[in-house]
This record gives sequence, C-alpha cells and structure tokens, in this order.
Amino acid sequence: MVSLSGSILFPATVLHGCTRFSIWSTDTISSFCYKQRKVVCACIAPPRNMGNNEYPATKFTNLYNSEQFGAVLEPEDDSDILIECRNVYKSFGEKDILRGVSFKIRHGEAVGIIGPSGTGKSTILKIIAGLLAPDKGEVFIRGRRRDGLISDQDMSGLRIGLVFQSAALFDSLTVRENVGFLLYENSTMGEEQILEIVKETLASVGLKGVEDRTPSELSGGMKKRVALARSIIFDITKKSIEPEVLLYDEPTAGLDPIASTVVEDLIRSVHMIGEDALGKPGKIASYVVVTHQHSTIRRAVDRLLFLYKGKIVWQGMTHEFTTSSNPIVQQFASGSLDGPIRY
Ligand SMILES: Nc1ncnc2c1ncn2[C@@H]1O[C@H](COP(=O)(O)OP(=O)(O)OP(=O)(O)O)[C@@H](O)[C@H]1O
Repeated sequence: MVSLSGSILFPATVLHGCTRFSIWSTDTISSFCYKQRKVVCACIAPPRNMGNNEYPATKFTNLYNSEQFGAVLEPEDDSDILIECRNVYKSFGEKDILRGVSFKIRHGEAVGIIGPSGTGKSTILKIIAGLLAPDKGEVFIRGRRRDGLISDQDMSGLRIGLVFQSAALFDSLTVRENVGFLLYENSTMGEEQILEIVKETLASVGLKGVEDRTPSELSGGMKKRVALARSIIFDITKKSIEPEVLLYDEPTAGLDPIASTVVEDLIRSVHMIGEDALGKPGKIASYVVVTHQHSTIRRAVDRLLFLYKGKIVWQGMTHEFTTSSNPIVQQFASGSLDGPIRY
C-alpha cells in the first residue's frame, strides 16, 4: 500500500497549474507546501460524458485480446494513451524494486496491478502520481514526458488522484468539510453552492444525510465512500475540464466481503462507462487499482498487470487470470505454496 509518512491527513492539490493532482497525505502537503508557487483548485473533473470527439468511449474488453507473457499486444493507435511508464527503474538503497517496468494506461481503461507483497505495486502508483521520481526510465502524461516529481513541472491536461487504503479523512472536520475541502480552500464558489455540490457528490456515491457527521461516526466502508467523493468532486466554475485518472491503493483492504462489493461497484460506477448512484455517467476517465483481493480483481478491473521481481511478467484481461498457463499467475491465483514465487 502507499504509505508516505504513516499519517495521511492532508489534501495537497495542484501546483502552479501543473497536472491536476489531488492526493491526501501529510507528506505530500508538506513537501508541496514549501515548493508551491501558486495553488489552484484541483477540484475539476472531466466532462460527464467522456465519449466525446477527442476520445471516443472505447470498450476495452478485447483490447488486449489474449494474455501476454512479456510481449504486449496493443492497439496501434496511441492517441488515447493518458499515462505511459517506459522502462522504469526504482531502487531503495540496496533494494532494486522496479527493474524496467513498461505499460500504458489508455482513456477508458480499468486496470489492476497485482503481484506478491513488497514487489513494488504502490511504488508504481507513487511514480505515476509524481510523488516519486524513477531512477531511470520515463513517465509520459498524455504524451508529455514528466521530469522528476509532479511539483517540479508545469504540466496540464490530466488530473491524477490517489485514493489511499486508509480513507485519510480529517478527523476533526465534518464529512461536508472533508468532501468540500478543496472547494472551500480554492474555489470562488459560495458556501451554499459548495454545500450543494458536496451533497450531490455524496449522493453520487450513495451517501445521503451524512454531511454533518465526523469521520468517527462512519463505518470503514462509508469512510472509503467519503474519500472517493472527495476525489471526484469538481469545481463547476472552472472553464476547462480535464480528464481524471484515479489511482486506488488497496481500496477494499480491511473490508468484509459485502462492504468490498459495495466499494468495487462504486469504483465501477464513477468510471466514465459506469453510472453513479444518481444514474449519471461517471466522471473518471480511467483508473488503476492495486489490490490483493480476488473479488476486486474480478469485479472492478478489466485488464491486469502482474508485477513480479521488478517487471511486468504477465498482462491480460481479467477473465484470463484464472485460466492462465503462466506458472507465476497460476500460483498467485490459487494461493499455492508450490511454484516459482517464494517468500
Ligand atoms: N520510501 C521507501 N524507502 C525505502 N524502502 C521503500 C520505500 N518505499 C517502499 N520501499 C520498499 O520497497 C518495496 C516495495 O514496496 P511497495 O509498497 O511498493 O510494495 P507493494 O507491492 O505495494 O507491497 P504490498 O502488496 O505489501 O503493499 C518494499 O520492500 C518496501 O519496503
């Protein structure tokens, strides 16, 4: 899981008009705060219907139409790539964690990253998010190479949000203040208007009448929904609306099976090809989920990347996961102690 500083409390937002980015951690806010030039509101989101002229709402079911071991079968058209990692390396001290990771996230995709514990899944999310810089290799955001961290560069064109395993809500604030935090801080909207948007966003994740509660009065599943609402709320006064990629780090960890299903369906519902609790199309262009849960793999993602020993060793559609002949995947899918994966 992503754990930047242990205590994950504060929302940090966009810097200097760079890539629209919302993330919730003390580490981030502190590192961003001293670097920030001009904080602008991260609370904008893509159009409600992303199937526009720029990006047709592609169905990805057969995009990568067979499981791949090493080689990747991909569409030739690269115009819909939102994020690309190219040959990314990352070490921590003596530990080589990522050793040449390459993949693309396309507009409309729902991608899962799986693999044994400690293999670097959360590290990849942090690199995509721009919180960690790769030692070697490149990250492209809508075709533009990002150099260093997100705060180092003025990049526009994509909002990237990270939803932590722990909901990372402000304990002392109400649900309304948590969800509307970025709007209260950065928007020109009045209190009444913000409250309306907060209510509508909460309703879109199936929560009503909880605005005045504090996080301690919510269940774990409700907290995750509030965190999701916070990451999809947007500033309706903004003129330009950018697509958003959400990165979920173990979103169902610690939940019972039914609460997991609720969150998995919620992740689907806020996606552009889903429908939220209000019956409106979701706003999220693409998302990436790091998970260990089989139910989340089955229910919430379409395509899988399997990370092992620093590389993507397998990728395929979700339905290919349990039938794969790849011994690493077979062992992981069955949970067997016998196989190439050793602990
Ligand atoms: N900032 C850091 N400094 C030193 N080591 C780190 C740092 N971040 C991660 N690591 C190490 O890198 C390895 C990969 O960590 P990461 O959290 O990315 O793995 P993961 O695949 O998400 O694991 P899990 O499935 O258990 O959550 C681990 O051994 C971890 O201890």
